[in-house]
Amino acid sequence: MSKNVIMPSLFGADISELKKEVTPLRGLGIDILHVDMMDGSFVPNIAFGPSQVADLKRSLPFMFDVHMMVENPDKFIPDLVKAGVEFISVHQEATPHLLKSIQLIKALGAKAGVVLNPGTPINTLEVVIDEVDYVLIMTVNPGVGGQQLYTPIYKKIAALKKMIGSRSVAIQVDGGVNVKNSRKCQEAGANWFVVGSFMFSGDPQANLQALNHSLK
Ligand SMILES: O=C(CO)[C@@H](O)[C@H](O)COP(=O)(O)O
Repeated sequence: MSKNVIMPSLFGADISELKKEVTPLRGLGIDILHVDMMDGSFVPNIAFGPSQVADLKRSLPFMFDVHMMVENPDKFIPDLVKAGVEFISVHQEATPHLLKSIQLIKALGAKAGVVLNPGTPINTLEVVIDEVDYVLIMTVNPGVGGQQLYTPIYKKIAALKKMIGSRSVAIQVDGGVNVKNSRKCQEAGANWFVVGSFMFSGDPQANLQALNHSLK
């Protein structure tokens, strides 16, 4: 899983223009869209419940990566898989039975990720690292788009890379990722890049091109 993958985050797009903003990216190497589920409790915002995800999945020709910023995510996981979602990540901080949730995602046939908030140390992953397909390192506090990436996070990404070693586990970053810091994230060890406000401010196609150039 060493290939660079850029995933536009729908939370950063203009929902009323979604199809128009997002569909052209399909021809430019974007295969996966990042979709945020927010419950207004674990995070301060509310976004994209399972039925909206299902509607979006029907109308947008991409794979979906759903980032579940919700407490007790298990009750929504079967609906997401039924909607055709290919990648699902749950927060270590919001998931009381983390191993069980990972096993549920995988048993239903999706790829499983664990998400860590910026303030959560990576040693909480030691027990489950052999079970996951990817780890999402939040580079901002979750729930709000348009924030600045927290630069001390590079060290944490590098430490995770070391922990992963030769395992086939991707490192995803999300929050404030843009053309100025994507290379630093990559040098630290990230290979999946979620991009919200940078991608959708101005011309998404030009922004994508700039991001691709910034990565090795
Ligand atoms: O998970 C989140 C926010 O918590 C996101 O996926 C945002 O959509 C990222 O947006 P930017 O930080 O890139 O604006």
